[in-house]
Amino acid sequence: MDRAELESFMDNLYEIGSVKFGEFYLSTGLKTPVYFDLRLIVSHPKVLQQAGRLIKQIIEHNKLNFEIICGVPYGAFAVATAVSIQTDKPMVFKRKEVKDYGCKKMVEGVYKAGDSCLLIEDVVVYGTSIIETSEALRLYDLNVTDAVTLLDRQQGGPENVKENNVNFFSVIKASDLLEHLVKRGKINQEKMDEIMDFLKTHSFQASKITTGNNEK
Ligand SMILES: O=c1ccn([C@@H]2O[C@H](COP(=O)(O)O)[C@@H](O)[C@H]2O)c(=O)[nH]1
Repeated sequence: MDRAELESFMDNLYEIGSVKFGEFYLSTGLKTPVYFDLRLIVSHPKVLQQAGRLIKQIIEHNKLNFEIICGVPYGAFAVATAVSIQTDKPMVFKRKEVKDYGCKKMVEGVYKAGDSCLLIEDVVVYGTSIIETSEALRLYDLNVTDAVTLLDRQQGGPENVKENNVNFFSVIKASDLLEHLVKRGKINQEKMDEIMDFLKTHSFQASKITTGNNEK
């Protein structure tokens, strides 16, 4: 990966306020001293383009083969769109629930049974959202083999995702970003150690994450 682009991306994440220290709660109820709010990228087109370029580099470096792209709903839709534009590959999007009016579709966009689909995520904790989305897309006959996330919090996500038959790739890990912030003098080493210790202590690896996502 282009090191200069990667470092500039990490600088930008800090500058736009995507790295938050304090007390936050995850969807699981876990209280965390750090929150990576990569949704803010949507308000910064240059950073969004950069995210698209970095994911394209992961795709090319790992020779990932896919026909369509799908963002994990809903936070990763903008990043998935940036990747679609960068790679000139079509995109679909998956709803969280089907509407009872209009076309009543769960997966919007054009695809055919057997198409291989690359999943895009913004931040991964345990990988549950990637697993849920891949299971749902498989019910619609899409072949989900790979997922790329911008940031891996190193709490067991990669292992959980791989257990569910999806190869996992990340642009950066939490440790890359925190290390970069120490280098830039934005946080001190103790802060980084304290957060990495928290993430390690609160990691979770399941042989199989159960989502209950087995019906169309
Ligand atoms: O720092 C964080 C932590 C979580 N998120 C959001 O949570 C899910 C990922 O959690 P999984 O356990 O991997 O499903 C994803 O939607 C993230 O957007 C976050 O943004 N920042």
